[in-house]
Amino acid sequence: MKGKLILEDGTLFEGKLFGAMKQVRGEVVFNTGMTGYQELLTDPSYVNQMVVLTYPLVGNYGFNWEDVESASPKVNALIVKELCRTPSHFRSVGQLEHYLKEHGITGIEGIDTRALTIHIREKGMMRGALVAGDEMPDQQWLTAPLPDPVASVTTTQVKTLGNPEGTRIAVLDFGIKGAIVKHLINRGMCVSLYPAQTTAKEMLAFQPSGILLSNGPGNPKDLPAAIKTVNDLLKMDIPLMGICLGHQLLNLACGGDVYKLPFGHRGGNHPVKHLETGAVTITSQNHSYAVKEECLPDCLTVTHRNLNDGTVEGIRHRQKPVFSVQYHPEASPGPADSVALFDTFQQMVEESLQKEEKPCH
Ligand SMILES: NC(=O)CC[C@H](N)C(=O)O
Repeated sequence: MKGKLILEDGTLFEGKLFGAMKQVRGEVVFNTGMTGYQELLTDPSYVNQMVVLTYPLVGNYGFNWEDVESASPKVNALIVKELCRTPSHFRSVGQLEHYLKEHGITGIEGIDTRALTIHIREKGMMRGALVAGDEMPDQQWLTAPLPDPVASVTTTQVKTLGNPEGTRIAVLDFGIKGAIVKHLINRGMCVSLYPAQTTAKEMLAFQPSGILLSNGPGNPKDLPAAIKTVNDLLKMDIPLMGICLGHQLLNLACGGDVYKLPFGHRGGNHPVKHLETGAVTITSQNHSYAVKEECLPDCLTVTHRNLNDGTVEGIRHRQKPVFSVQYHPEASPGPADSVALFDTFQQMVEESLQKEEKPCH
């Protein structure tokens, strides 16, 4: 069915709808990864967003049940140049189009994704809508506030996974990617996921040895309860790691500020420099917001920087075993150059446990 993408500024791209074929709206963002569409579609950080893939052929390796970051696609829509309907891969169980349709997700193909990406790069991220045939979206509907994104992806109840005898890690879950949980569990940890609204007191009842602040969708400033929880948790000197939204929340909880980037970072090839060692890693990224360096609180220091635009990619606390990164050490999709950050976290947790056991030294 003929359809079009209409941007908030009136720009129009014609194509063909696929999937659920319903009118949808969202923030239009682009991702430059060459593979990994399943991980992107199911990454809860994409709630409320319509994702443009700059790689021109999408769907060529079909769909499988292993490469997903959550149980269902979370994007509001998928925008591609060419959709492949003849997938070929030994793990494929079906077509991408059918998977999206089953889950009520609309897509559009035949879009000049290069022109669209250049437009977003020049004008900044903006709202868009997919409509069928000659329909036109209502401008008010297009720009009206989108639903609270974290509420739809945070766990609704406390969930404990992994080794029950393992080191206890309490995760403040804003829509955690499955790969992050896997990295913790593979290190023998006992992982408890807490709803985004949980207080520090409730989390501390679990007697965690470490805390992880997860990735998640939306603006971190819209989560005042979580900022308060992180602030309270920091008083306990428990080792803490933050990833993406978790990184932004750590910075806000310490009194810092964040701002919205013009078109965000989404892809699998963002070079990041570790300032303390000079090492450069190629990272997987997916974010709109970034830490405002000029407002960095005194208790924090910048550890990582993006070599494309100089933005802050990592921070650590000057006195406490607390650090966070803006990028995705779990990759999924993308290069695994930074997985060792999970080992750093594990080491911090173990060292702090040893200190507890020998209070006199
Ligand atoms: N992947 C994430 O955690 C994204 C964080 C936040 N929603 C942003 O867009 O910046």
